[in-house]
Amino acid sequence: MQALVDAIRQQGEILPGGILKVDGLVNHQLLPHLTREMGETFARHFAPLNPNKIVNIEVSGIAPAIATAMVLGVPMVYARKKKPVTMKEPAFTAQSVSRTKGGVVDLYVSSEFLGADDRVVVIDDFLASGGTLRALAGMIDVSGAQLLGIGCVVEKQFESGREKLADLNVPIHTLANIVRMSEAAGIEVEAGR
Ligand SMILES: O=P(O)(O)OC[C@H]1O[C@H](OP(=O)(O)OP(=O)(O)O)[C@H](O)[C@@H]1O
Ligand SMILES: O=c1[nH]c(=O)c2nc[nH]c2[nH]1
Repeated sequence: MQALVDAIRQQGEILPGGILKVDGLVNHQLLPHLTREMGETFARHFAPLNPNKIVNIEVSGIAPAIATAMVLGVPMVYARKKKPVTMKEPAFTAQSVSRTKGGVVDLYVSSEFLGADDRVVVIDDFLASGGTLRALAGMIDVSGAQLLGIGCVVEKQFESGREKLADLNVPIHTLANIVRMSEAAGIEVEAGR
């Protein structure tokens, strides 16, 4: 997605620990025209798989996921990181590590909104080590739903998440790919894959 690649070139910043800051377009401020194009692009890519649900993880994955769900006309369910009293049991749960806040995070999805009838596409903001998506894929598996594909806005190729998730045997589609980044060489970003 060329507009996203251009925006990352303009706004992306390298932070310690191999973190790419794109708060101006993905993780804090959202730009409607970019978010809409993300949803349209994911929807075009995954529509042939005929999903009936989009699943993601709060918080930064919600915007591209709802943009995709709106184009496809299907519900979007997001894994919550703190279990509210409203959540009906049983809930599927897993743990992941937050890359931007540190520490282990619990993920919860109620069986009220995910189950054996569901054909799921997961949409998230970042594919880095793949740990978070691995945790979510495990919950989807336990629920009996079928995982059809994964879409992520930004892939950090140098963290090899795509290779680590290969055993899931589902297509992974990303919109921008960070090939490498360093203080010396800057951010090398290309179209997603
Ligand atoms: O592939 P991984 O190494 O697991 O990294 C990707 C995950 O890291 C971020 O979550 P984080 O909790 O940092 O942020 P968020 O609250 O902004 O979604 C991002 O939203 C992905 O879910
Ligand atoms: O804002 C972010 N920048 C990153 O580099 C990253 N990696 C995983 N999750 C991330 N979130």
